[in-house]
Amino acid sequence: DDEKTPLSAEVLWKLERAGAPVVSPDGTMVVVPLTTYDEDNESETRLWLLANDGSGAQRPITAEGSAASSPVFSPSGAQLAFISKRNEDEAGQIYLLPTAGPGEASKLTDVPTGVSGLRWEGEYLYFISSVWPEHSWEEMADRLKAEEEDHISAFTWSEMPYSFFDHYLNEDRKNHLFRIPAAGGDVEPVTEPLGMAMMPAGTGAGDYDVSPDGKHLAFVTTSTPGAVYSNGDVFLVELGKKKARNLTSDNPANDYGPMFSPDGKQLAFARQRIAGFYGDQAKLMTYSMASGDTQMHHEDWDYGVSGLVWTPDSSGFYGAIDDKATRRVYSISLDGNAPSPVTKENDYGALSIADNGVLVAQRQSALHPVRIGTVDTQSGDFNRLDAFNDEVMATVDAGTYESVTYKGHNGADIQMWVHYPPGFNPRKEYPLMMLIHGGPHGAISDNFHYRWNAQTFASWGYVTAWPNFHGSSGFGQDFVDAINPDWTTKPYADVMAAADFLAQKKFIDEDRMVAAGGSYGGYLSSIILGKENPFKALVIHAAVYDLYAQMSADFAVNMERFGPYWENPEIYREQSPHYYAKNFNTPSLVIHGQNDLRVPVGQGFELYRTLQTKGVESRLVYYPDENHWILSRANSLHWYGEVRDWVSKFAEPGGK
Ligand SMILES: CSCC[C@H](NC(C)=O)C(=O)N[C@@H](C)C(=O)N[C@@H](CO)C(=O)O
Repeated sequence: DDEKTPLSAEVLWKLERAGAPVVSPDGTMVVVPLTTYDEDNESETRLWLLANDGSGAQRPITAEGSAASSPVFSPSGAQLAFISKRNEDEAGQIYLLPTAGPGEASKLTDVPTGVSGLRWEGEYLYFISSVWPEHSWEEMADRLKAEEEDHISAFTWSEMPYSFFDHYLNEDRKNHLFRIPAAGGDVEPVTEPLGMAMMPAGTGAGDYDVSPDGKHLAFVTTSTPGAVYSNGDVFLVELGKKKARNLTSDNPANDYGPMFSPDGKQLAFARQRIAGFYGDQAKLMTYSMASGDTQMHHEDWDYGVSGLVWTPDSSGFYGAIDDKATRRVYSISLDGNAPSPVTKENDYGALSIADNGVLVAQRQSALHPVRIGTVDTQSGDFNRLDAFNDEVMATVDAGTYESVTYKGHNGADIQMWVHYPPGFNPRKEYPLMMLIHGGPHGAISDNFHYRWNAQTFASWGYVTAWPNFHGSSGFGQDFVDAINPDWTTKPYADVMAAADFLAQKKFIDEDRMVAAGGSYGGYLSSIILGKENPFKALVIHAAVYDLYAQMSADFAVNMERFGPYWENPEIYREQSPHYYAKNFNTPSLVIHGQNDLRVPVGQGFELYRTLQTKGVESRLVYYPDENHWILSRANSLHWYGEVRDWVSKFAEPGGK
């Protein structure tokens, strides 16, 4: 279509990104945070109200220029609470807004350390704040000011953890739960009197729940505070009492996501069973509040539970389940019947359910960003409520894509997404851009990726391929765990087989094949660099290059499960890309961000220096202000530009 332009990095940054929707208790209103980006590298999130009454009405309900997040409805639906930092606020505070019509938001809290993890339970708003225990709010405000003025930037630690993904943690501060009456009043500490903090990092509203009668609190925290390896457990306490009980002390791996049933009789949570293995498929558990019995459900169902919401009658759940390269809504009952899929194609997530059973979700595909709508739980039909991005997407010729299956390592079936450029002509030969996903225990699903947008790469004039190699999630527990502790053999074989499979297609030019991957995908790209490969060039982003060094980094690869290098050095030696440097000869673009604490930046520099030492054509792109992911608009546009220039240099784009 002449009038349309292909998907591009510039278009990606024009799109508005819809967050997790929240449906009102009566199912008639949906509130969704919507983030927009401008050309000055600034972003803004406002809350939008979508009507679920067939009218298609939608409007922003928070002010322009004031970021807003974490919306929660009051139990009656008459009010909405959210977190915002506006006017004189030094940190995010709770604001309240009537839902009946236009009105001014009023501020509820003045917590110097800020609020997060908001929930509205009965008369109270509960929130998390990272505080200095046993200090008054005034003392904390003074301390924050003193820290700002003393010009000392040092952190000190005597225990773990010291960092979380892209920032360092202040060991003196702890995450605690508080509550405040929604009608106004004093903030009350909830977890401090228990002498227990919540998880030291990454904790949020999904890590606690209050029973419908307001009497009990269930929350997740580590049962090994200060330790290198944490074991998240679910604790239960009667509010007002001083001692919480660990409900999951018998399990050495993580238990998380506590959720009381609407009738208050059961507490559900998710359980992994293998300590130190984040890819372990989580099982659904319930704890009976009456008998104290804990039960595992659907033990033989070869899927992990995620994104659960209770049905209003407390008989079961809907969940957003990783299912063979799509994320589908499933109905999961507690009556012994097997879970059943509700939706068909595309990815669903961020489920929210009303008291009358109206189910709201995000839906996205590889060709369109997140949309918000209701899911018919009988037919699986999606009724869209928003019109976000329609104008922009109407100008885009998005190309096509399909799911294919090929034979990988040892003849196993491997699923792969293949994208074709707009105007693809199968009688021409195209270059191939092989994409290698991270994790490794994740999957490339039917969703709209902003950082690695396969259709954007395709639109440059490449056929792109995303194989879900051994280790990917959603294909069963055995498949996910098939690459442990040997991270190399099967995924390498699967990627080579994918290249081979596509090279045999008439529309692929096998002399124009490149590969690119980030994180674990960067690790596997570095492995490919040291082995025989058909690629003319590689893009190696946030790569693990020296597995020994990575073993002691933030994501201490396999250490907890398979033992450290001083006990089992052979596991790591065989699989470290740096041991194969002798063979490096494929031109490589190395990319790394300074604030990447998941795969520390030294790994990228070491790889680049080695390539230069060996005289292999290479280029290093270093972002001093980015983390494991390139998140700002300007840097992301730069990233796409660098990647495009590099792959174009070695594999000319377009059909010939
Ligand atoms: C091998 S060290 C850590 C790798 C990291 N794994 C985890 C559990 O954090 C990883 O691969 N993360 C991916 C989710 C990731 O960052 N993927 C890249 C590329 O697919 C991304 O940009 O999302």
